[in-house]
Amino acid sequence: MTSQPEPTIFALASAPGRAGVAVVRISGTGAGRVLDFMAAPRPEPRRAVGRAIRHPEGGTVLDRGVVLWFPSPKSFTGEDVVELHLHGGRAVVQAVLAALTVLPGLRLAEPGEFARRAFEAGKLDLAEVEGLADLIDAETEGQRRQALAQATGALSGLYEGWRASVIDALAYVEAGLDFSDEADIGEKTFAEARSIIGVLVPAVNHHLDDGHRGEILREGFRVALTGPPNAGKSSLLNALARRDAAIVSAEAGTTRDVIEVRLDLKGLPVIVSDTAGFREAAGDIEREGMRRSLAVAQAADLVLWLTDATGPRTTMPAELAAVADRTLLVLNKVDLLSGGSAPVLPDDMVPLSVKSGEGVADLVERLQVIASERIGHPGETVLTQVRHRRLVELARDSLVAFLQGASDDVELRAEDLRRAADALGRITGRVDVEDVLDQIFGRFCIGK
Ligand SMILES: Nc1nc2c(ncn2[C@@H]2O[C@H](COP(=O)(O)OP(=O)(O)OP(=O)(O)O)[C@@H](O)[C@H]2O)c(=O)[nH]1
Ligand SMILES: [K+]
Ligand SMILES: [Mg+2]
Repeated sequence: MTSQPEPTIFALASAPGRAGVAVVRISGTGAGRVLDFMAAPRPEPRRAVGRAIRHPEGGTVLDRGVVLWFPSPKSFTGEDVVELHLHGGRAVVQAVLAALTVLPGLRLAEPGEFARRAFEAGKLDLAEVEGLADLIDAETEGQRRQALAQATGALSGLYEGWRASVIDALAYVEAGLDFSDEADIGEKTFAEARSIIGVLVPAVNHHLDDGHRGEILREGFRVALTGPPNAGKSSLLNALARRDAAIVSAEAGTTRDVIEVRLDLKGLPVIVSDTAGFREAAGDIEREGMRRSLAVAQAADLVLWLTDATGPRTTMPAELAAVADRTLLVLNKVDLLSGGSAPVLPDDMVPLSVKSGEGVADLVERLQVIASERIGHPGETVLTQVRHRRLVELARDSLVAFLQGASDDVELRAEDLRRAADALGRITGRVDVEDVLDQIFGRFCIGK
C-alpha cells in the first residue's frame, strides 16, 4: 500500500451491451464526490436509493437510476465505493462514463484493478482472487461450486493452516539453535519439529496425489475424437454439440483443423475435439492435420477411437499406443449393418449410429460417468491450478528435505522449513508475489 492517495477509478462492472440494468462502479477517495456532483445528496451507507444521475457540468439529467454508497472500509476494495445502477442502454452507459472523466482525479480502471485494490487492502488473498476470476469464468455447476469455495477462502484456509504448522516447527528448531550448547534441549525441540512435519508431509502428498481433479474441473475434461477418415467423427461432434460445428462430407480427409465444442454434462465441463482422420496415403495438408490429431489425443483425458461398422476394423495407429489406456472404442454407422442382428462387439466397444441417433445418448451418459469418475468428490478442497501445484510441490520437497536431512546441521534444517513456509505463503500472497500479480489480475476484464 502506498501513502499517496491512488487515483479514483471507475468502469462498467456489468457486461457490455444492451441490458435491463448496467452497473458502473467507482472506487477511491473521489467516489463520494461523484455522488455530490452527479447524484446528490449522498445516501445512507449501503442503502439503495433512486436518484437523477446528472452531468457534473451543467446538471443535465443523463438517466434516472439507483445509487449505492459504500464508505471505506466496508466495500469490495476497502476504499470508498459508489455503484450507479443505470438503465442498460449503450448511450446511457457511454454518457455516464464520459461524464465521470470530467471529474478531476478520476480515470477508467485497468483490467482487474478493482480486484487488485481489494487484494492490496487485504480484503481478498491471492488464492481468493484467483477463485473470483474462476467464478466469473465458471460455465458449469461443478466449476461454479469449486470456484466459489476457493473465492471464499477454502483453499487459503488449508494452505495457511499448513504454513502455520511449518512456522510452529520452525520455532522449535530455532529454539534449539538458541540452546546450541545444551545438546539435550536441542534434541528435544528438534524431535518436536520432526513430529509436526512428519504428520504434515502425508497430508500434503495426499493433496498432490489427486489425479489433477480440480484442474480438470477448472479447465474442462478433454475428449478427442479420433479414427480413420470417414468414420463419422465430425458427424458425432455435431450430434454432441447439437449444431453444425464441423463440416461433414462423404469425402475422406474432410477435417484438417482441430474443432472444439464445449459441453455441460450434468455440471461437468467437457471439451470435445474433432480431428483429422488417420490414414497412410495423405497429402501434406492432411498430414499436418494428422500431426495435430496426435497432439490433441496426447493432451486428452479420454480418446474416442471411432470406426465404421461397414469398413475393415481399423486398429489404432502405433502413434496412439501411448493413449490406449484411456481410449474408448466406438463403432459408428451400425444403421448400415444388414440383417438387423446386433453386431457382436468386444465388451468395451460402444455401438452407435450418428445417422439414426441410436446409441448417442448412451455414449453421452458414458462420457459423463467417465468424466465424473476422474473429477470425483465435489466439495473436497482440491488443487485447482498449476501455479498452486508447483508451490505445494516445492513446499513438500523442502519438508521431505527437512525430514531426511542431518539433524546436527540445524541451520540447514531451519532453512528447509523457511523455504516450505515461503512456498505456501506465495500461494495466498502472504509473501513476495510481485512477480505474478500482473499475470493474475490481467486475467480479469475491465470493471472487475
Ligand atoms: N449411414 C451412416 N452414415 C454416417 C454416419 N455417421 C456419419 N455418416 C456419413 O459418413 C460420411 C463421413 O462423415 P464425417 O463425419 O465427415 O466423417 P469424419 O470421420 O469426420 O471424416 P474425416 O473428417 O474425413 O476424417 C458422411 O457422408 C456422413 O454423412 C452414420 O451413423 N450412419
Ligand atoms: K469425411
Ligand atoms: Mg471430419
